[in-house]
Amino acid sequence: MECFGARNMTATMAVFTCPRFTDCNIRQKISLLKQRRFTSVSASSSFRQIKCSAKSDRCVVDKQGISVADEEDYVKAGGSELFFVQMQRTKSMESQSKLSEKLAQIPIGNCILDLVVIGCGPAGLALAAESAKLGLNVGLIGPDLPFTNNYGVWQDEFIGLGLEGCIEHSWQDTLVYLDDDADPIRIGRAYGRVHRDLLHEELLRRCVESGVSYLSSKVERITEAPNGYSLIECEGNITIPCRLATVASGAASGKFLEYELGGPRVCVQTAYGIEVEVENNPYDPDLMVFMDYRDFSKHKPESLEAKYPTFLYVMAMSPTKIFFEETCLASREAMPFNLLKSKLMSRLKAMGIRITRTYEEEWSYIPVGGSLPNTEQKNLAFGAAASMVHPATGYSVVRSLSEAPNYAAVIAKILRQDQSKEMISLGKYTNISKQAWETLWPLERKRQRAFFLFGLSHIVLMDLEGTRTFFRTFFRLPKWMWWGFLGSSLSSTDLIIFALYMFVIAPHSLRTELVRHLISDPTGATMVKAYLTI
Ligand SMILES: CC(C)=CCC/C(C)=C/C=C/C(C)=C/C=C/C(C)=C/C=C/C=C(C)/C=C/C=C(C)/C=C/C=C(\C)CCC=C(C)C
Repeated sequence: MECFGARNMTATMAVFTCPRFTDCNIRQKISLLKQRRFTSVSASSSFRQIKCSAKSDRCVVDKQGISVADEEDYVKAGGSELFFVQMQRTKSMESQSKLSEKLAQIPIGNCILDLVVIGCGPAGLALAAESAKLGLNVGLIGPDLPFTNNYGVWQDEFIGLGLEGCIEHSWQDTLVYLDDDADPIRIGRAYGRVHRDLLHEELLRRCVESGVSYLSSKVERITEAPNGYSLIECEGNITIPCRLATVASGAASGKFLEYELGGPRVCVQTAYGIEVEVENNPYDPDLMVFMDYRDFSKHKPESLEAKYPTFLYVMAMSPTKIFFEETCLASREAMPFNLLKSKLMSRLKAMGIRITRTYEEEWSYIPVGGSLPNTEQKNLAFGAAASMVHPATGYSVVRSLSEAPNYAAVIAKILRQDQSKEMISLGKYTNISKQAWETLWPLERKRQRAFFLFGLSHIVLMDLEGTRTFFRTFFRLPKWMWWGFLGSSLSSTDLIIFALYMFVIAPHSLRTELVRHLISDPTGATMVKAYLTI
C-alpha cells in the first residue's frame, strides 16, 4: 500500500484563519465574538462562514449588509469583511449525532481513498453515501457541525426521494398572496417542513451503512501528486491522498475550485425567520403560505424598505405556533438583516399579530446566480459549490439529493474504467473528471441555467408592484410549467414554451419589459448564445 505524508492526527478543530482576505484577522474576530456576545462559535475559513448562537440580538450590519455582532464587538473587531455569515439564535441542535461518533475514522497514512467528499451538509453526506454504496472507498472531511437551516420542500419531491420520514410537518395545500384585497392563489400542492435532525440522522445512517469514513477537520488546500492522485491537505499537517476529490462545502468553496471567468454577478437571497408563539394569528394552520406579497407596511416608494420587495413565508405548526420568514427573493446587494427584521416586525404589527414567545431565530444568506465551475478542472464539486442552487428560487437541497445517485454512478464508472495502478505509476494519467463534470453540467443543463439567470436578472430589477404582476402571471401558467420551473425539471425546449406562454398571458407592461430585458440585458444574449450552441 502507498502512503502519503499524513504527519499527525491531532488538531481536528477548525483554526480560524481566512486566506481569502489576507488583511483580515478572522481569528481575532472569532475570539472576540466568543468572549462576548456569542456562544458556540464555529467557523471554517475555507468556506468563509461563521456559525454562532447569539446571546444578544443587538446586531450591526457591515457594509455588505450582514449582521455580524453587536456594536461593541464590531468596532473592536475593526469591522467585518466576512462574506457569508449565518446566525442561528436559541436553536437546539443537541439531538443531532456527531459524525465522528458514528463513522469510522479515515485511515491515515496507509491507504488511498477512491473519493474524498469535502463538506458535511446534505449534499456532501448524500454524495458520500451514494458513492460508497457503489463500492468506492469514500472519505468525508469537514467540521462536525449540526444542520441548522429550516428546509421547506414540496412534499411529492421529498416522497420521491424516500425521505418522507424526515418531514416534521406537512400542509395539504399552499397559498400565494399577491393582492392586498383579493383572495390568495391556491397552488394545489402539498408542502412540508423538513425535520433537520431527522434529515441529518437519515443521511448519516446511509453513510454508516455504506461504510463512509470520516475526518473532522478543516481542509486547507487540495494539491495534485506527481502520479495524479489528489492530496487533501488538512489542518494539523494531515494529508489524505485520494483518486478524486469532490468539494461539497457550500457556496463559498471558491478556494478549492475554479469558476468560469466573466460570468454573471452573484445576487443574494436573504431571509430573517422566527419561530414564535403568537396571539391573533390570521393564517389557516392547515395551509402553508409560500409567498405573502401583500403590502401591509405601506412603506413609501422612496424608503429603503420599499427598495427591496420582500414577502412573508409562513409555516403554521399549530394555530398559535408559527414560523415566519421575511424573505428577499433576490437582490443585487444583500438586503441588510436589520431591515428584514424591522420589515417583519412592522408587518406582524400591522396584521395585529402579537408575539408572546420566541423559540428560534435565524438569518439566512444564500448567494444565487454567478458563474459555473470550470469543467476542465480535476477537482469535482457538488451542491451549492457546483452552482446547483436554483438561481431564481434559492432552493437546492432536493436537486442535490436527487442527483447524488446518478453523479455517484458516473464517478464510480470513471474510477473503475480509468487509471490502472500501472498507468498511474507510468505517469500516464488523464483528467478523469471531465465526464463527471459533463454529467453535472451538460449543454442542456447549461441552457436551462442560462434561462434561469435571465429570469433572475429580471427579478432583481422589479419593484413590489412589478413583482406582484410577474408572479400573478407566473402562477397562471399551466401547473406542469411552473411546477417544472421551480423543480428545475423543464427541458430547455419546455422553457421556450414556458417563456412564450408567459408572454402571451402577461399584461402588456410585463410583455414590454420582458422583451426589452431580452434585448438589452447581457443575460439575454448569453441565453440566446447558450440555446444556439450545439
Ligand atoms: C433557511 C433557508 C435555507 C431558506 C429560507 C428562505 C426562504 C423562505 C426562501 C423561499 C423562497 C421561495 C418561496 C421562492 C420562490 C420562488 C419563485 C416562485 C420563483 C419564480 C421565478 C420565476 C421566473 C424567474 C420566471 C421567469 C420567466 C421568464 C424569464 C420569461 C421570459 C419570457 C420571455 C423572454 C418572452 C419572450 C417572448 C417573445 C420574444 C415573443
